[in-house]
Amino acid sequence: MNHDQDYRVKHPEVTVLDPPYAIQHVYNRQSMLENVADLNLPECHGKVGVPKQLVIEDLLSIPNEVRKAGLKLPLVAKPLLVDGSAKSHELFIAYDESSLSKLEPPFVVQEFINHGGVLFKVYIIGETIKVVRRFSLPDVGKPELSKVAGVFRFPRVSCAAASADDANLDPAVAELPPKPLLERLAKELRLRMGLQLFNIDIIRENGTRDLYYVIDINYFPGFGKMPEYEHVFTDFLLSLTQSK
Ligand SMILES: Nc1ncnc2c1ncn2[C@@H]1O[C@H](COP(=O)(O)OP(=O)(O)OP(=O)(O)O)[C@@H](O)[C@H]1O
Ligand SMILES: [Mg+2]
Repeated sequence: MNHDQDYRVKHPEVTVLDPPYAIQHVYNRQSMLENVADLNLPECHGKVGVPKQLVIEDLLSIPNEVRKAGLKLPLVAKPLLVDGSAKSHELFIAYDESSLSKLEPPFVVQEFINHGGVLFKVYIIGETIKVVRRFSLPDVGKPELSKVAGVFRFPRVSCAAASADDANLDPAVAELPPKPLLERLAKELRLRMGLQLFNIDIIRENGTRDLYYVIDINYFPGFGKMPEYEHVFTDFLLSLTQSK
């Protein structure tokens, strides 16, 4: 019996919403995306995947491992572990493989996916989902790629990112992912991860209509930015007391 089960047996009067071992799973950027990678959803209004990625545990394996894994430039590097600190949310963009050796392992390297500078944040509270648009990193063009070298640091991108809901955007970039696709994805992830309160950052590859990538999953995010969260959250809590 693990800790969680042990606790539940000893305290049957307590509702454990999301078990700690399941939450732990999203504090690691490798295991966080594994559930998405394993999903294999039937194509329903689009395809959902994760960027090709690799964990770097020691600098010796760079740049060979990166080349061997066939990752296309530019690359995004993020600290492997997310612990809420500002440092664990630093992000780096590398324009060549060897610059990655300037970073501090362990980190994950993934392909940078051009997505028109707009990201979709999907908030999940039990069975309810809401999606909002946020500004994100701009696309990296081919000419830039051939001219620029090195690695660039971006401290906590998401804090600087404004809401893109009222912005004047290219409709092809702004269009929200189809509801059925998000509902399907959210439901599968909820069941697989065993969590009820989280959000997903999802991007659509620019120039495609229906190629989606999940790049980040956060446990208990700032729900203040979720539209109508007050109602959704109270309804969710009430439904728990009823089901008990
Ligand atoms: N593979 C990628 N391709 C393109 N852009 C990316 C990619 N990964 C991350 N980004 C950009 O970097 C931002 C931060 O990445 P990510 O959400 O993974 O980091 P984080 O530190 O966990 O952020 P958060 O503050 O949301 O927890 C994203 O919102 C997006 O703008
Ligand atoms: Mg994020």
